[in-house]
Amino acid sequence: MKITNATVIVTCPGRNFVTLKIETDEGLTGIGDATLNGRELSVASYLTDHCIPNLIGKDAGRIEDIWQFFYRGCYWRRGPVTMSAIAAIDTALWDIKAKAANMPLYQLLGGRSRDGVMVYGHANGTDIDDTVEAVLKYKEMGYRAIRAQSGVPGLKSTYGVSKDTMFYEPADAALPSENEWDTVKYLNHAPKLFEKVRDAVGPDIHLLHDIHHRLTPLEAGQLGRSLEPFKLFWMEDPTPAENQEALKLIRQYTTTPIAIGEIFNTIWDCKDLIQNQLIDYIRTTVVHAGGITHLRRIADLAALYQVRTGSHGATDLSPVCMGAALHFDTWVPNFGIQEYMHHTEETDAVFPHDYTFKDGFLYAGETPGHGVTIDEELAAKYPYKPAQLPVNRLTDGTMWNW
Ligand SMILES: O=C(O)[C@@H](O)[C@@H](O)[C@H](O)[C@H](O)CO
Ligand SMILES: [Mg+2]
Repeated sequence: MKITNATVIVTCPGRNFVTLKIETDEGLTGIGDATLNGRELSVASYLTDHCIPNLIGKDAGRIEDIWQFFYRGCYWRRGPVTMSAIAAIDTALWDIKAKAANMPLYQLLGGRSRDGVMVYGHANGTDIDDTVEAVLKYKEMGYRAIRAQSGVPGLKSTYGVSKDTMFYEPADAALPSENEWDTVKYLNHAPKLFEKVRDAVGPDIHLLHDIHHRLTPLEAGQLGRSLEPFKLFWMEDPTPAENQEALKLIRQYTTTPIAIGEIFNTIWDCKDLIQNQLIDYIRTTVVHAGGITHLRRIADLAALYQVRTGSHGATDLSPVCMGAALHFDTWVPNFGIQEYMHHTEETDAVFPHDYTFKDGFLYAGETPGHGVTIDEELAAKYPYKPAQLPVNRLTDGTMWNW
């Protein structure tokens, strides 16, 4: 089965998405998500100008060989743009192969390891009471796992708090909006938030929290220890993970589980954290970590060290990524949890899909492939709209981690 054509579709149904569509001489097509929030056009160009000319004429069934061609062949290996482009190609080819085999993708990966995929939602609020109310709303919706993020008293903005409690889109302006940060205020506030949230939801709901790269290792150790009474499912991105040694310091101070990896894009980024058991969940995703082919390798390495998957699933990862991720999550033996932020109705209309949500679990469909398509006519009605992620400064103006 030869690849006869490949096109990049950029659409903006409320936010920008980049989708690669691959066509074959047997009439089968496949799609893959290539969205990199705030840098969408870089991946679109990488695919159009550097990958697609190399795809035409290749055997669509040679998924591994094509992955190796684009990984080794680009010379400048790794990085979010390269690996998101490779991910889109890989996902589209797995979609085609599953369609050719006339089976849902999870069957091709090795069959079900579970019926449903436990997901967590994003509850957020401007203050503690607001956030508790949002968490209870998610509990009523049937979620078993809920992430809680709230405004910090004294700070006019912070990560994870949106105007709309159901949807969260951080890329809110053509040029970066500025958030502000004060670690002392945050460290005083976070334990009070989780004391109230845990008290409100009871002991059986999994609670998660995203620190979003903002603490030093020692501060992260302090925070983890202060949250231990509230038994979090995980604290996420406690400190920038370029310095992976730093996690050893955090581990000395706290048993609060740690999740890292949504900004990682190859197994090389994850290796030391996994092998030294410095994390409990690896957050790598289909769209940013080289697709299904590479994510399987990361999950298999993690399984050796009892590290479980906890893939990123924010709204800036398209339903195409979510669909492929669900088939992966349905198969992967060391599954932990899947992030799931509802897309808007506008987005869902552009990306019809067969996955369903019920009582805190997502269920991959039985359609051959990953079960997601793109309505190209509708997609064309939403032209690209420049948008970038915010930046973050300490209250004295120092540039900080967003
Ligand atoms: O865990 C998460 O969902 C966050 O870290 C994301 O919302 C992240 O900020 C965005 O995906 C960035 O585009
Ligand atoms: Mg995160």
